[in-house]
Amino acid sequence: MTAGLLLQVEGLTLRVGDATLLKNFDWKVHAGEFWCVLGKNGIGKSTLLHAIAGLLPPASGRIGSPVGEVRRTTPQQLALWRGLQAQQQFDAFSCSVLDSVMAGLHPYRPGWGWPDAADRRAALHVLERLDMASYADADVMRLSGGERQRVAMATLMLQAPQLYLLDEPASHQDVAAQLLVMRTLKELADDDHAVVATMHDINLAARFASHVLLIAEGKVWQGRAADILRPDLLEAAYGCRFEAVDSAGGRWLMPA
Ligand SMILES: Nc1ncnc2c1ncn2[C@@H]1O[C@H](COP(=O)(O)OP(=O)(O)OP(=O)(O)O)[C@@H](O)[C@H]1O
Repeated sequence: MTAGLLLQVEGLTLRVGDATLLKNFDWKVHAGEFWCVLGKNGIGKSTLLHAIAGLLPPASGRIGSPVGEVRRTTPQQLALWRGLQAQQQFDAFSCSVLDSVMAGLHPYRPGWGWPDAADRRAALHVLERLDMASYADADVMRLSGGERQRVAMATLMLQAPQLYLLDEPASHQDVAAQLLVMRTLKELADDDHAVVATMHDINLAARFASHVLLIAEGKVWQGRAADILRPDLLEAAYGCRFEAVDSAGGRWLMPA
């Protein structure tokens, strides 16, 4: 793969049960890009993220990373290349927020061992970036949905993969926290990583994403955000009318 290319998808077809979700799909993601993946419920956004992460074998096609084809890559190589923040977090037992975040360091540790002061500092630093440092000693099982989601993002940031995959990272966030999450994701992309996030908020995508992948039934549009976030394409993907409203703060895309 050429320098800066962090993901190369070729001829990808995904099937779950009897349904074919993507057919013969090609896609390239480079360092520095922030992709938002949009499309209606059940169209296959999470399934695509899981396939790229190596958790779902494709029906056909190839998913390439800088360390080789995903299905031939070891779990540790995969963990250094990509990290996935799932749509929901499940906690089976009590654990402090700080310990939960330090799980992100696992790919860098040869075996089991106790975290040291530098690990704790690094974990606190990512929590600070997401305005969650004051929760470091809290029990993950007692967090609100939005707080737990930001702890999951902090864990992913400590893992520091080249390619960040996030399934609806702003879904449980209040409006101010949405901006914090999106700004932080943009900073990660600007810092030479690549970010791929599924979203339902088209206007957050318009404001922060450099690129958009818009998935519709039997069709996919991809490219620079401003080229894809057009009322006609959104109407084709979501099946409802859209109006573009220009304001001093930029262009808003409103379902009409
Ligand atoms: N294990 C499975 N077996 C059968 N069907 C599945 C399985 N997992 C997912 N599906 C179906 O695949 C389709 C795509 O699901 P996916 O979760 O990828 O959609 P999505 O675009 O992320 O949706 P949402 O916006 O609602 O999160 C859905 O119709 C879902 O019901």
